[in-house]
Amino acid sequence: MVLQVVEKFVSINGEGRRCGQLATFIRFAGCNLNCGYCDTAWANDRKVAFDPMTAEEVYAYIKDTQVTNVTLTGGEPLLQQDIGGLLELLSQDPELYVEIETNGSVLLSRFSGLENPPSFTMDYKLPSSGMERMMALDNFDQLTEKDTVKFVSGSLQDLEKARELIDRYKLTEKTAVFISPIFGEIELETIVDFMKDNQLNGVNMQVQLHKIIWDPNERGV
Ligand SMILES: C[S@@+](CC[C@H](N)C(=O)[O-])C[C@H]1O[C@@H](n2cnc3c(N)ncnc32)[C@H](O)[C@@H]1O
Ligand SMILES: Nc1nc2[nH]cc(C(=O)O)c2c(=O)[nH]1
Ligand code: SF4
Ligand SMILES: [Mg+2]
Repeated sequence: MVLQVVEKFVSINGEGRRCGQLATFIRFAGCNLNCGYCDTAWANDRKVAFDPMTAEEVYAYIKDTQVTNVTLTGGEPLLQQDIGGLLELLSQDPELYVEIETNGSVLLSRFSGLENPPSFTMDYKLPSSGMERMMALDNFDQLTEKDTVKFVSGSLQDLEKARELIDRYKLTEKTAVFISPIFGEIELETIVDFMKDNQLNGVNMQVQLHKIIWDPNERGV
């Protein structure tokens, strides 16, 4: 079984729990959603060129970088046929810290059998994405303190929905919670003001660091 890899590189992680730390990125082809703001829509093109790699080859590349944080992303990584095999292999290496970015539509319970699961970053797609109807709400019950839920927001309506879900599912009590702007779409101050007005304790606001360091459209960074 192969994995469809569209790019692989080392950079600093620009998002999430290990923001600012070196990480090896593996980006996979294809996605089942079509978010209006997607910054990697090119990876979802049916005709995108990819490297067919086995789980063993991906693991060998990761070890070769000598970087211990790993971020699996895409596209939607959990739709790759052999993603289970890759997660299994990576989980056997105690030196690695593995994060996987997922779009909220794939049932995380499928991966609950893993002995040493990765850290899941589940992105809940808010109204601005146009994809909210695809969200699997059961996923909120699967998240643990190792994981993250992320709300990428572009409007007050998005922020209001994020707040409602944080409250209803008591998200800050079970997992890390991040709110990030759709890049360039919303005043950063608006997010902070919203957090203050709604006493969003325990929530992290985060701006994609790599889009500040490099051109926001640059690939491989
Ligand atoms: C490209 S997605 C790939 C992983 C998975 N498909 C997902 O949506 O989580 C990686 C992350 O980038 C975020 N993202 C995509 N476009 C963005 C944009 N224009 N501004 C801010 N974040 C964005 C997504 O919301 C997601 O959290
Ligand atoms: N530097 C950098 N950090 C990232 N963190 C998550 C990314 C992603 O595209 O999922 C990403 C990315 O594309 N680049
Ligand atoms: S789910 Fe992720 S990769 Fe797919 S369209 Fe949305 S942001 Fe892009
Ligand atoms: Mg990205």
